[in-house]
Amino acid sequence: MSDSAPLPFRKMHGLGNDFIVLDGRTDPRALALDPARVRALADRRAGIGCDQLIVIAPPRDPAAAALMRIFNADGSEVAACGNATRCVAWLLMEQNHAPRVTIETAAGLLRAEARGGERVAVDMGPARLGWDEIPLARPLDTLHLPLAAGPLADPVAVGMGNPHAVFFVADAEAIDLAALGPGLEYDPLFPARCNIEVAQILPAAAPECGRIRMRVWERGAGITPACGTGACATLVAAARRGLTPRRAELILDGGSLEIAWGEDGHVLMTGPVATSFTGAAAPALLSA
Ligand SMILES: N[C@H](CCC[C@H](N)C(=O)O)C(=O)O
Repeated sequence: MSDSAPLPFRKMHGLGNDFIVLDGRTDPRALALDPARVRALADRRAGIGCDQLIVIAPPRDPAAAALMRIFNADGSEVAACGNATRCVAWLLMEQNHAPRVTIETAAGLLRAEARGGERVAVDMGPARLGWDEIPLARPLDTLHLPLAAGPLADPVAVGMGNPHAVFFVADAEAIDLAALGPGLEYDPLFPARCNIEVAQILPAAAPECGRIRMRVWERGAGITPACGTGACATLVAAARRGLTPRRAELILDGGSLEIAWGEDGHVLMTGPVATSFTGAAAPALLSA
């Protein structure tokens, strides 16, 4: 692919959490994006616009169909993105005419299965509960962090390959995430910054399945309509606190995800995927 050719992309989303998906297996330019170029492509005015930019690359692990690299809109590369994992899994299963696929990420191998009707289930791997796995800046009880901001206090820290702090509140809609998110994301307690969730326990749908309303301030992206790893972290936090069973419907701004925390410690996430459009980025965007 010549450097002067437009860069093909697919725009996808999971419950409105949107992604530019590039395929580095067909266009090596996608394998060489630096933070400035990611920011230029992610820019919703001068670029294409997205919460995260996803690059599909040849796998390093022979057990995987592809390697998925994840970049936040601020250009930071991170190890996990639940909504994008469903989208990339759907794409690979379509391309391979297969009902399941394994995707390699910096957080490990993730196994996905088609659930019909453009829904995908992903084993997001084990919830990380140790302070150093989140990571936190010092040894702490991850079930009760000594952290507060405005009406928020006493979060639970959970790692899903990326860091999450989950605050339980009486009314999730009443929390001013735009005001509180940045300070919490950059709190010194989080050496790698943190994704911030506010969660409200709702009346359960059934004794074995809870319902949680969750909103999110994402590390490197701000408020997004949904966060798959955040939904996983929130369910684990609620179950650890005894607020819900180990399975729940997570109700996000953009819609619902089904999350279950298995006895093996792995978290299973099931939800929709969608393609908005395909296009080609002007070469100028690659030389931002
Ligand atoms: N902002 C996250 C990455 C994207 C996570 C989210 N979009 C998801 O669906 O899990 C982080 O910096 O760890």
